[in-house]
Amino acid sequence: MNRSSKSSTTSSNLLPLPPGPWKLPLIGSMHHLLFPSGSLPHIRLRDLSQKHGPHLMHIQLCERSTIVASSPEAAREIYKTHDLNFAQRPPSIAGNIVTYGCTGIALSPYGHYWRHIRKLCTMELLSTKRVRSYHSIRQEEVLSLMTFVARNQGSCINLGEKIFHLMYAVISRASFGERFKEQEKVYEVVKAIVVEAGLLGVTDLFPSKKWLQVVSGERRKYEELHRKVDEVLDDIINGVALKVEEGEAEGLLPVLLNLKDQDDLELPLTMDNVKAVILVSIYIYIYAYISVSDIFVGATETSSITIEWAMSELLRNPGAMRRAQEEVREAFRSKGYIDDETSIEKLDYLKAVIKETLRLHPPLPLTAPRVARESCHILGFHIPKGAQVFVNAWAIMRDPNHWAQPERFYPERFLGSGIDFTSPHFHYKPFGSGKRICPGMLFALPNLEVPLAHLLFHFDWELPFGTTPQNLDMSEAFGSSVKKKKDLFVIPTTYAEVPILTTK
Ligand code: HEM
Repeated sequence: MNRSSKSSTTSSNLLPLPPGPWKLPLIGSMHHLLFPSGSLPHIRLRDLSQKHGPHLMHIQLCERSTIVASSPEAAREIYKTHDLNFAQRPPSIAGNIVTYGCTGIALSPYGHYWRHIRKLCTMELLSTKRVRSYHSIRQEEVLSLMTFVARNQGSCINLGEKIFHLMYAVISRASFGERFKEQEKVYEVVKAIVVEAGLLGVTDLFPSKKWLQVVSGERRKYEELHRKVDEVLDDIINGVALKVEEGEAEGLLPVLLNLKDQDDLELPLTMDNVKAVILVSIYIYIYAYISVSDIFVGATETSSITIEWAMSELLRNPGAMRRAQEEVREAFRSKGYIDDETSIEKLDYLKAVIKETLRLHPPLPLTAPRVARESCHILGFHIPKGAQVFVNAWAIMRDPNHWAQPERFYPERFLGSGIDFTSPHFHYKPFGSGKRICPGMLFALPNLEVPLAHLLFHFDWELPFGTTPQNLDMSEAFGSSVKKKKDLFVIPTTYAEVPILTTK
């Protein structure tokens, strides 16, 4: 047994590795993550870091040398000082097989191709201009949800599930130009990705043992999953291709299909590239799907989960609920309804509620892993080439050295603070930072703000019988994302009539 809780110096470098927990042969420090069982990885890593390396910790996960950054100082080094060196994602067998050789944005290696598709998606789906252009889609879908809620006032409804359907519609229409009819097929494949590819495979923990891919059955499992994903994407593409020919399609996919046929592109796109890129949209379903299922490749959570957490926190904190409702009701009282996203953007308290929700419940608590492309030195430690790096955003955003009463839901802390998602405050980075910062941020924010504003404007909310603000279950489900373990059930009462939907 190698009891190396102190920093160890590598032979090739004078600086030591960051300190970390003791190791066993073969599995390294993996057992520290597995026990006590049921402990969530971001919480376990925070506890281990507090003991071994409050800024940087080295933890050997089987063959994978892993660095965990748990302070704003360490996050700054990774996201800013050494951004280029950490602009890479670690390889994963599931990602490689399921996502067409890692040719989507999230898993694609840093380089020319990644820059190209990221720029393309940013321009065609995720830019401010594009996001604004989805206003009418969002308005229609949000009103449709409000109509459902109004019809069910006085009854207990599963809010998270309803918001998931809303997100599905908005994202599907923005990406494919229409709501993909066979929702069930998408759900099925998303569920398969989430469940089958969600866990870190044994093969990923022992990358040098290629034979494990076959012996463990993981290769076959992922190939089967890839086949299913490919079928669904073919169905979606065939449906949209017809509209593209007729010149009446809008959205990211039609743009990509048009680009695919152009020979003069700097970087020609193949059909597999198009599919890998469009999988981004499927990932968004995954973000949304998490409420009812499990995780995908250490990713994430969704707009719908964030709204569910926000509503849960507001219900537990009646003062904050009142203030948020008063603000939105005051802003739209004269009209009697909300039709203007620009005015929503001016609701400071609502924005603070969302920031505070993402502080306490970041969808990706460990953010998405990075890899050191070259060895480097950080805060007096040696970071070896190839080490995977996690920034424990969850731990940093609850660090009492940087936040007063960190466990308290207190949106007021953001008012006038100047702390924003992209401001240079490395103790608040729910969307990551640097070259690989979440490109979906501009898209995600109105998808959070607009439904939340409507829910607060039109309805008063109560918890079902037997549930009180004090005993509302806020526990998190197991996985590398922070999702609510139990769905939020609520009883709405209409405060302001929902306008009748005129278009559909
Ligand atoms: C509340 C909503 C969301 C949160 C909190 C969130 C958070 C994150 C975080 C922390 C990362 C890793 C960033 C890093 O490594 O520094 C990430 C990456 C990413 N996110 Fe999001 N995300 C959200 C919604 C979305 C949406 C709606 C999209 C839709 C396109 C999206 C697409 C992506 C992609 C493609 C990446 C990988 C980027 C790359 O590797 O270049 N995200 N997200």
